[in-house]
Formats: sequence, structure tokens, C-alpha cells
Amino acid sequence: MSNPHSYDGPVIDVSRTSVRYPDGHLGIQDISLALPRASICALIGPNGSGKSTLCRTILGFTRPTSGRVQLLGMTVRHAQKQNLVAYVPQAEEVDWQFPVSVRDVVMMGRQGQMNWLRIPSATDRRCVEEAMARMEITDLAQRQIGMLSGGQKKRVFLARALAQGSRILVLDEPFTGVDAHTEQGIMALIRGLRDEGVTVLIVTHALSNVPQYCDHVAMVSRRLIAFGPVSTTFNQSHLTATFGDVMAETVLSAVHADTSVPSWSLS
Ligand SMILES: Nc1ncnc2c1ncn2[C@@H]1O[C@H](COP(=O)(O)OP(=O)(O)OP(=O)(O)O)[C@@H](O)[C@H]1O
Repeated sequence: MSNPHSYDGPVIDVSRTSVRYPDGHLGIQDISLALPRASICALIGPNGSGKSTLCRTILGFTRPTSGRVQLLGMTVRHAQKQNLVAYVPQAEEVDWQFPVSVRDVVMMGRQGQMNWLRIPSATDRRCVEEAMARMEITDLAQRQIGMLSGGQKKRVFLARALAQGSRILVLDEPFTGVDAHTEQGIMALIRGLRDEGVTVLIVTHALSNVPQYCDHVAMVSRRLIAFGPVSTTFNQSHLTATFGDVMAETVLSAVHADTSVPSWSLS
């Protein structure tokens, strides 16, 4: 098995991967992409195009029907066991009624590092306090997660991912329902992690932010339409093939005018 700290191949390596759900629906078809270390990749496509399916396959929540996913040169299961992958879910995937505090949720990021008794060490506690401070949620530490605003909830899950200290970070729509200050904070954090060597995959409908925030972009419509550096891939022909010509025009004019396209306009 490769050493995750010295491994210099593709960090997320998806090879000819398809997912067909038990009811016969096709989630993704024959997708291949290879993300390098220390990069930020946007995963974009219309509703139902397979973004979540691809993420869930990379995270090991969904098994590919065919093809193969490797993370840092090892199977997804091995990477998960070594705590190498952190995930920030969409708000809808979380049971907000669950009676846990913000600090408890952030501590969950440390579970893979704890001993079998699951008693947090001084290091675990320090990592949790540092992650909460970095996400500016220390004052919320005792609050029950269901009582927080949408932007505060996002920051809690980012802090959990930070506390985990993983080499790969997958975020599902991190900008939905957050204000401009939180959005800037999330991006500053993600860039900081990228500069520390973390590989980041972001599912986003905030298309006009992609050139500003990301190094690579993957465009999907069940199949892979295009993948590569933003500078050469985020262009009119690929956007048209993925979203249609009206949306491609709207996105590109928003990029040039440096304004954002509301995500609801992409449904
Ligand atoms: N559990 C499931 N069982 C059956 N079909 C599914 C399941 N989950 C997703 N699908 C189907 O797989 C396809 C891809 O869905 P997916 O959720 O991956 O798209 P998405 O790009 O993430 O969409 P959105 O932008 O709306 O979140 C869709 O046709 C969807 O109906």
C-alpha cells in the first residue's frame, strides 16, 4: 500500500466508473478523471447529472457497478480506514434533531484517531478547539446543532473536516445558503488547505465562482463532458455541452461582469 504522505500519483483517481442503481436508474456512466495533489476541483453539471453519485462513489458510500476508484493509490476502503477523506455534506443529509452539541460534532472528526475506548486525548481536544477557532464557532461550542443558522451549520461541518486532518476533502454545495462573508471564509480555508497539500473536490451550482476559486473543473451529464484546468476547460463549448447555450451565455457574462449567478437559476 502507498504511503499517503509521499504518494505523488493522482490523489483521486476515477477510472471508467459507472453506477446503476438497483431500480435501474443510471447515476453515472464511464467516468474517468484524475485529480492531482494540492488542487481544488469543481464538479459541475445540471440537476440529476450524477454529481452526488460520483461523490458518493469517491467517498465509498455507493459501490460502482463497473470501473474503479482509487484514493492516494489505495482502495476507497483503505483510505477511509486511514481517515484520509473528509466530507462536508449538504444540509439535507444531516439529522439536525440529533441531540449533539457543536463541539461533539467537531470531535466526531477525531474518531478515526482515537483509541478503542473513544476517549479524546489532549491532542484530540486541541485539534477540536483549533478547528472551531479557525472556523470562528468557538462561541457556539455548547449549542445544539439544530439551533444554528445555515451558514453556522456549514462552518461546524468544515470544522469537523479540519479536525480530521485528512488529505482529501469533498464538499457538497458548500456555498448554498451562506452569506458573502461565510463564502469568502470557506474559500480562504479551502485555499489554505490546498496550499498545505490537501486535494479538494467541490460540488457546486455557483458556476460563476468556478474560475475565481478552482484550479480544475469536471463537467458531467451522467458522462464526463470535460475535465481539466479551469483556464482551458471552463469555456463556452464545454458549458454549452453541459448546460445548454442559454445557461453558458449567462454564466460567462456573469464571470466577465464578476457577479454571481443564483444557483436556483440552474435547476
Ligand atoms: N438512490 C437512488 N436510486 C435510484 N436513482 C438514483 C438514486 N440517487 C440518484 N439517482 C438517480 O441518478 C441520477 C443522478 O443523480 P444525482 O443525485 O447523482 O445527480 P446530481 O447531479 O447530484 O443532482 P442535483 O444537482 O439535483 O443534486 C438521477 O437520474 C437520479 O434520479
